[in-house]
Amino acid sequence: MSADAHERAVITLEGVGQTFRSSDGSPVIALDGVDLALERHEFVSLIGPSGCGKSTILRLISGLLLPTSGRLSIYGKRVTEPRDEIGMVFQKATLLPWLSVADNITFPMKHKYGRVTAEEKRRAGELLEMIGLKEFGHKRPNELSGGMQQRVGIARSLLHDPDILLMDEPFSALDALTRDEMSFELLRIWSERPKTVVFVTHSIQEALLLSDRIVVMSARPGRVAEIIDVPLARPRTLDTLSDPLYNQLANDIRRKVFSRAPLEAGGEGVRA
Ligand SMILES: Nc1ncnc2c1ncn2[C@@H]1O[C@H](COP(=O)(O)OP(=O)(O)OP(=O)(O)O)[C@@H](O)[C@H]1O
Repeated sequence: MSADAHERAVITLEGVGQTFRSSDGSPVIALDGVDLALERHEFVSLIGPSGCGKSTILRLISGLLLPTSGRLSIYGKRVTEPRDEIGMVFQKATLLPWLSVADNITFPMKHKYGRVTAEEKRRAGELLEMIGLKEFGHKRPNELSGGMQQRVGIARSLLHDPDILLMDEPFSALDALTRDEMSFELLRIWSERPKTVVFVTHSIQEALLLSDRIVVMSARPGRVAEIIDVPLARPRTLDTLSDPLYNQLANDIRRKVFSRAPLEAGGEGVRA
């Protein structure tokens, strides 16, 4: 990234390292010297072998974890504590079964401030409509399919229209068809409400379909091995999936990932 682009960056990691202590007290170097700069409203995927520190990067950006070395800044300001204005979506929506779908969307506000404002309720209704679940606001989570629940999780993360959205394998628990559908849904939401998205996935295809850039990480200690620009035109549609360029890029990335992380060295966990 040029010096210019570095200045425009929303999220900047400079020489970021993260060392944990394992239960026997030995150090676990999860990340080592990670440099990364993400521009405003860019969609970036992190891909790499299991345990290379992808989730750790998300936790660092959210401020839930502070780096043991290096510097992480958002809008030029060093991150020193958890940030409210970041949306997070996980592999499982973890909805509260006793609350209605609408109340699940507003729950973080209820939990934090003890009340939900009329404006937040209105926003929740709007989000339900946006994710195609307008009629489901009064239902309980167990009345929804896995894909629908995951949509609710996304809506919950968008309640305060965060400028940054961190997504940790949000579709990995879904079947292949629902997964594709959710990817298109996410692209639609992202185009309607642009945000800087950092998306962790094990799927090269998913990363290609969604991203502007793909960050390929190396096996532990996690480092940025390569950053790949995705030259596929937007909007991305079903046609993108049959575009020869899409398949060629998938093959190129697969080769890169597996040449860096052959299976015996921890390359498991990255899927075509
Ligand atoms: N709290 C912790 N204490 C000790 N080690 C940890 C802790 N959190 C993460 N680690 C270790 O740091 C490394 C990176 O973990 P992380 O979850 O970020 O990897 P990942 O790339 O997201 O993995 P996966 O693709 O399997 O989800 C792993 O070796 C993990 O065991």
